[in-house]
Amino acid sequence: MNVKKIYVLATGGTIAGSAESDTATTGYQAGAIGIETLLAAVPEIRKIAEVSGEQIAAIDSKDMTQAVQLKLARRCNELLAFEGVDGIVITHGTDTMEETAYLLSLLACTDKPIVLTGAMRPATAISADGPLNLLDAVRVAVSDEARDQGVLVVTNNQIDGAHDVTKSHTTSVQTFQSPNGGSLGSVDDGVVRFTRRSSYTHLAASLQLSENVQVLPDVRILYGYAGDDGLLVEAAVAAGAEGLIYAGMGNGSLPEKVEAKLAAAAAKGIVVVRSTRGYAGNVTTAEASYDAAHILYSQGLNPQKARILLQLALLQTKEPAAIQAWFDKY
Ligand SMILES: NC(=O)C[C@H](N)C(=O)O
Repeated sequence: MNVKKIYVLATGGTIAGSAESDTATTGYQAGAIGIETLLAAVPEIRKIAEVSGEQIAAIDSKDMTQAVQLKLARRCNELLAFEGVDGIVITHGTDTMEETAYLLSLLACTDKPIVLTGAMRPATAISADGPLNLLDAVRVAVSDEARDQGVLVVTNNQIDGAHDVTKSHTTSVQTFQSPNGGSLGSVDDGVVRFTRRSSYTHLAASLQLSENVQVLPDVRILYGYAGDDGLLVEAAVAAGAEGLIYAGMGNGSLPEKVEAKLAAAAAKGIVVVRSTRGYAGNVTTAEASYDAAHILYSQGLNPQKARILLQLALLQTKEPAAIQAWFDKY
């Protein structure tokens, strides 16, 4: 059997975190440990794959930027175009892992596995979760079943798809969940099992980002609350936002005053999408007045992912119906 070749791209995060004491699970420096050290801590990886490591960034993922995410997307496509590269594992902080995973899932031009992993406890902790997560991520990346599943997130023996996965807990190692449909599978004592296939598609090759796109359109997220009067809608419009995601109540419901301000923004050509501050479920068409104002709905995307999809859509079109079709599809 040929040993598969996996590239590990490191970006930092708690998986590469270093704390003063081995009992500390907060107050550590994320991204302090390099990829070669992380790989050396898990010699079993070299038994299942031929692995090369590359450091893309060394940051706490709360500071992840779209510049780094676009660099990652381009590097993944570059590497996976080689026949000799069978898959990619990306080490990443958990805070924004879902955003990077989703952006990559839209931009990756491959059916080879791209697997993100991270950790909730720093590498120096007594019970660090990073080493097993990294090993499991490589196990998934070499698995034939992982092909054509989009971008995956592997942590705590669980496999999740980029479209649905979200960080649900502030500190627990069991933080990643897929509230709409559940996880895709598990890694049980080293055995990779997919119980469901991801049904989501990445963008067609024709929609790939051209090399000269370095900055994505300005899309802001506004978070709804009882009594919201829409002040921040006006602030975002005045600041030049090209798109707005409103994290509404329940099925993306908009408080009256907010609706009026969002409708005014949409009338000016700013693309407005309702998402939800709720944890699970699709945001669907709801009130006729939303449709009349061309306020769109995010389907199963949470606000942070809806923002990414709208940014990519805005590179192609500003037409609300065309953009709604993106949300219906991706
Ligand atoms: N557990 C973690 O990885 C959290 C860290 N702040 C990060 O996202 O980089």
